[in-house]
Amino acid sequence: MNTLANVRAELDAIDDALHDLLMRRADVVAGLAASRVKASGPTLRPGREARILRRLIGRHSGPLPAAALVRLWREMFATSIRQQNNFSLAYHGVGDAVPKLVAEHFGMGMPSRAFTTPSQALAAVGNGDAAIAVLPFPNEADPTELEWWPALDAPRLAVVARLPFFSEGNPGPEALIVAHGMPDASDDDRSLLLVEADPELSRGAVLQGLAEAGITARLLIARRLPHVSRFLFEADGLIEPGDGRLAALNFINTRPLGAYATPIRGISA
Ligand SMILES: O=C(O)C(=O)C[C@]1(C(=O)O)C=C[C@@H](O)C=C1
Repeated sequence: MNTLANVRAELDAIDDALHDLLMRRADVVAGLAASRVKASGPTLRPGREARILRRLIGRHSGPLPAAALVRLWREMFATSIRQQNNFSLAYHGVGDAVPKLVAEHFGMGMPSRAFTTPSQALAAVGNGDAAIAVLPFPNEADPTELEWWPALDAPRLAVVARLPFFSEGNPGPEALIVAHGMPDASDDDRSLLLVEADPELSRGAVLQGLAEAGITARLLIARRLPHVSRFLFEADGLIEPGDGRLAALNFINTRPLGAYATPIRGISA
């Protein structure tokens, strides 16, 4: 009979099974940390996390909302990152959008420190005080002193992830994670490219130059500086520093700034 006691007994059995699996997962992560197989690379692997979440969302069904599935796995990723070393993050943001994204992405327990400027947060990563910096997604309306992306020198400091990775509707304010080294490919990635070009060159001509080199890109920001036009593009695919396609370009300066797994948007499950 389907009494409350029976249903609760079934839930208890499921909780025990889930708990066993969570403990087993943590054991595997502990083995990963101890075996030093990741000794040479960063702890945070957003490309791997994206592959896991895309795979799980692809097989998902039933009444559990996809957003809840992602939240549960986010908590597990954050926990296994903290299991592997003394991970901490620096962030900058005006208002509460960035701290909210940090809490959603890394859970409540991640050591994090707020900085009043993006360059201070980047300096914390540069000098090893923090593993990553979380900074607002570049916006055309940003004042020059808060424009942080031209200072990136990938792969030393590179964009590695875009937050939120998953959103059902309009994601609202977004953020980028900056870390040491380019991210792992996730099979569906986008890159950020900084282009400085002769101010005589139109945006269309710059886009055409990129297209002729085999780079499909969308313009995010255009800035007119005294002697150059500076553009920020989002390009399809993973473009690393040294990518052969960049050699074909003859702008004043073209620099990949990092990449991120293409976020999941507008799913309803
Ligand atoms: O695969 C790894 O490199 C891990 O550290 C494991 C793991 C996970 O818990 O699945 C944790 C953190 C990384 O960002 C990606 C994945």
